Formats: sequence, structure tokens, C-alpha cells
Amino acid sequence: MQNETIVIIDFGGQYNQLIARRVREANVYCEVVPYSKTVDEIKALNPKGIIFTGGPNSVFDDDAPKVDSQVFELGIPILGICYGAQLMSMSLGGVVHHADTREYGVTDITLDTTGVLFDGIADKNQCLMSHTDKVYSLPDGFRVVAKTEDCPMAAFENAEKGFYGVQFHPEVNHTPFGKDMIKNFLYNVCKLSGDWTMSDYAKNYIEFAKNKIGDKKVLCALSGGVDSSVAAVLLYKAIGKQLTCIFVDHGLLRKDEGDQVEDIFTNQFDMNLVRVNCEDRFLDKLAGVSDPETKRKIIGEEFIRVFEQEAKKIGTVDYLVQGTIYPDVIESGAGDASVIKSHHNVGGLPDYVDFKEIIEPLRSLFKDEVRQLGMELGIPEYLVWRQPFPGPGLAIRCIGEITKDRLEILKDADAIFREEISRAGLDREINQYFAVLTNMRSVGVMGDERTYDYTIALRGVTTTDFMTGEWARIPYDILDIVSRRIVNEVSHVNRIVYDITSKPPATIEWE
Ligand SMILES: Nc1ncnc2c1ncn2[C@@H]1O[C@H](COP(=O)(O)OP(=O)(O)OP(=O)(O)O)[C@@H](O)[C@H]1O
Ligand SMILES: O=c1[nH]c(=O)c2[nH+]cn([C@@H]3O[C@H](COP(=O)(O)O)[C@@H](O)[C@H]3O)c2[nH]1
Ligand SMILES: NC(=O)CC[C@H](N)C(=O)O
Ligand SMILES: [Mg+2]
Repeated sequence: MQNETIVIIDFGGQYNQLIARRVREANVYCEVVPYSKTVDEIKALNPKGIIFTGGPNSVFDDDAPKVDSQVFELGIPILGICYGAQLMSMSLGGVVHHADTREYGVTDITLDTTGVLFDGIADKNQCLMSHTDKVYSLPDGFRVVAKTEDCPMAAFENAEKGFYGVQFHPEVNHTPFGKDMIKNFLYNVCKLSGDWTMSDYAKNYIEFAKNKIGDKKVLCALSGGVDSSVAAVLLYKAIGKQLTCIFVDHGLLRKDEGDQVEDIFTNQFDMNLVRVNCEDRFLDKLAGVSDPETKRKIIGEEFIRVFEQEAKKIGTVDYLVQGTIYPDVIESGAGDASVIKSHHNVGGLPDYVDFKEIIEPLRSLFKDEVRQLGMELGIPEYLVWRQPFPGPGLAIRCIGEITKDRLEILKDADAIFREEISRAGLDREINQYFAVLTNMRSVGVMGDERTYDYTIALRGVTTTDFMTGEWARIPYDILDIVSRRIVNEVSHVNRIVYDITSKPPATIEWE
């Protein structure tokens, strides 16, 4: 049985996957497709509703992305967001040009609550605006249902045809009524029943993977982290022992982590697991390197070379599975987005990879959705709720050059911090917490003697999606215990600082 489907037509906007996420959150299945799909291809997906996303272009430019105008004749409801609303308006006979006043940021908006999308929503509200063009006149049959000070046509509808346009972005948290508005579109306009759940995602993916892979062999890059554990279990359910998991111990893991991961995946799950110990190989390549992006690229490439080498031992392996999730993709500069940092599994991948294909079952999901999926698959809670740990590991927390000695200092300090946070029962509340070895040394006095040693920085953040985050308000007395213990127990450290920047403007990791 096919789930009720929403088709999201992608015009290159920044928040497109967030739109998809909002639709999934409302228990509706959706697919994001490029604007170049023909109307027949769209029809073949049997959508119950269509959403046009935002996008960087101006609709009236010659080379602006357009959708086949027959889409307006399918009798299917359409919601246009920002660029999508402008495109809908222009395609049906309205007028769009550059605005005299542009709007960027959170803006007060007045909603006409007789508008179908705004049913049950407060009329004085706020929304996120981000546009330089605007709609100046509406096509026949439309009426205005929202306005802001600078945008008199901030939302419009032709309820009879089921066409709706909004100039603002309902998909972001800065538009507090956005989720309700999207639900109104799905439930009141498209008349959906909400027949999709995360367990459907699992079921469908397992079916899809079975058919795609057939009797071929597959290798899964398994770190023991949340994402790759969920990806591995999904694939294991699809193809069982055709799957081999490769766990790379690159010497950049946390204290005792290698043994713990090996223990969990050999004793608790009955999967084929190969642990590859290659500390020297990674450390040799990283010797003398202190630039963060260079470190990331070296590690990204070395990971793949290890996977290729292990694949050869197994025979012919067509597919490599990675636990890539959406934030990894967007921060590595997907499409037109700018590169924040090259996640080793996306932007850090080498140009040539000796596998027929890389499979990434979680590529469009956000972290909290992956956790939900993990619970659906019956993965133990302590694994699903583990704090994330980046693939490049301690290399990007050891600022400057990486040496065995410096890694030892960092591992010991980090272990103390993690131990005290879980002793205080804060490990679920603080979503990611770790130590960073800075490359700064300063003067201290210990046992009446001068010291000149490293500064350790502690980092703690609260976040749900890891795209943005707040620094965690860890109680002073816990920070105090951690600080005393690290300085007393770890040689070559004489000073501890706590990082009090949020993301943005900082990022979670230091490199
Ligand atoms: N040590 C490792 N050995 C093998 N594969 C790895 C290793 N570290 C990372 N990977 C691969 O890179 C992907 C991305 O790493 P990332 O740290 O984002 O995810 P994760 O480790 O699975 O989950 P988490 O975000 O909870 O740490 C992983 O899903 C995995 O496929
Ligand atoms: O697998 C990964 N490979 C990487 O190269 C990488 N860089 C950052 N991270 C993790 O991503 C989340 C966001 O981190 P940033 O705010 O530092 O970008 C945080 O959870 C980081 O730990 C990585 N994960
Ligand atoms: N965010 C958007 O979709 C922007 C649409 C269009 N490029 C504008 O500036 O108005
Ligand atoms: Mg990880």
C-alpha cells in the first residue's frame, strides 16, 4: 500500500530539508524532487499535495528555475513558499519584481484567520522573512490573507483551486506558528489522514535495500556512534550476513572506546565485525599537520583507503554504507551552501572511491529523527542516546600538531570530564560534552614551583539537531570538581577554561 505522499519541488532554498522534516513530523510521507521533473513524472508519484520551496533566484530572470506550468492543472493543492509563492503568482498571471524594501529576519505579521492555512492560529504573530523580491499583484481568484509592514501580500490563497502562497518561511523555528500552518495545509487542504511513521521508514528502507543489493556483499563503516549503528542495523535487517562492518581504530578514539565498541558489536549483535587497528598509519599521515581542513581531508581519505583494503580481503564488495546524516551534508557545502567544515564522510571524501556506490540511508534525516528510528529498530537506549563523536575524533580536538603524547593528555582529561558529568546525572541533559587540548601554554604554580603547561578547554552544548546549539549551563561546583581533578591527575595541564559560546557564531567542535 502506498502512503499518502507530498511532493516537495526543490528550487534550491536553504531550508528545503527542513520543510521535508516538518511534513514527516506531521506523520506524512514526502519526497523532495528537483524542479526539472516533468508533470508526468510528478503525477506518477501520485501526490496528494505539492509544496514549492524557496530559492536564491528571481522568478523573472531568464534562467530562473521553473516548473512545468501544467502542474497547476492537475487538481492537486499547492503550497508555495517564498520563491515558490512568487513563482505560483507569476505563473498564474500575477506580477513579481524586486521589492523597494527587502525583508530579512524575524518580522511581525498580521494573519487573516479566515484564511484556510491560519485556522486556529493567533492573528498577531511573527515569522521569518528572507526575500528581495515580492508579489505586487495577485492572479485572478486569489485574495490576501496576511501582511507585514513592508509586505502587503505576505500570504495569499485561492481556496477554490487549493493554491496557497506564503512569502515567509513556515518551516523554521523562528516562525512559531509554522508547524501548525503546515499541518493545516496537510490535513485541512490536502485532507490527509497522517498514515506515515518512522517504523514505515524502516520497513520501506529495508525492502528497498533488499531489492537493490540482491546477493551482493556490502561493507558498513561502523564507528559505534548513533548514526552508523542505526545504518548498520537497518542494513543487517535487510541483508544479514552479506554485511560486514568495519570499525577503524585510528588511535583518535576516546579512552577505552575501541574495546567498548568491539565488545558491544560482537557480544550484543550477531554481525560480522572487523576492527582494524591502524593508529600508526593515521598518525604518520597527520604528523606535523595543524590546519583543521587539512587534517579532515587526510582522515577522510585514509578512512576510504582502509575500507577499500578491507573490502579486497572479503572479495568483491560493491557497496559501502556510511551513517551520513543531513547536517554533515549541509555543513560540507551541499549545492550552493557554503563550506563550514568538511565532514570527513562528505566534503572530506577523496575524489576516487573504489566502490560501485556509497549507500547512505540516513542522508536526509536529522539527528533526533535518527534516534527515533534507532528506537524503532530496537537498538538499546544507551547506544541510541550516546553523545555524538566526530569521525576525525580527537584529531579535531587536539588543536595544532597531533602527537601520541598530546593525545594521551587529551584522552585522560576528557575521560575525567565525561565521568563527572555522568556522575552528576547530566549526560542526557547536555547533548555533547568533551575536552579540547588547546595549543596554548601558560604559567602556573604547583607545589611552590613554577609550571609552564597546557590549557584544557571544556565544551558542553545543548541542542536537538546539532545545527545550532547553546553552551550548557553546567553548575559551577561540577566544573570545579572537573577542574581540580584534571589538574591533579593529568600531567602537563595547569589551567582549565570553559567555552561559553553558542553555535552560531561558534561551532560545536573547535576545528
Ligand atoms: N572509527 C570509524 N570507523 C569506521 N567508520 C567510521 C568511524 N568513524 C566514523 N565512521 C563513519 O563516518 C560516518 C560519520 O561519522 P559520525 O561521527 O558523523 O557518525 P556516527 O559516528 O555514526 O554517529 P555519531 O554522530 O553519534 O558519532 C559514520 O556514520 C561512519 O559511517
Ligand atoms: O562524523 C563527523 N565528521 C566530521 O567531520 C564532523 N565534524 C563535526 N562533527 C559533529 O557534527 C556536529 C556539529 O559539529 P560542528 O558544530 O562542529 O560542525 C557535532 O556533533 C560534531 O561532533 C562531525 N561528525
Ligand atoms: N528565500 C527565498 O525563497 C527568496 C526568493 C527570492 N530569491 C527573493 O529574494 O525574493
Ligand atoms: Mg561518530
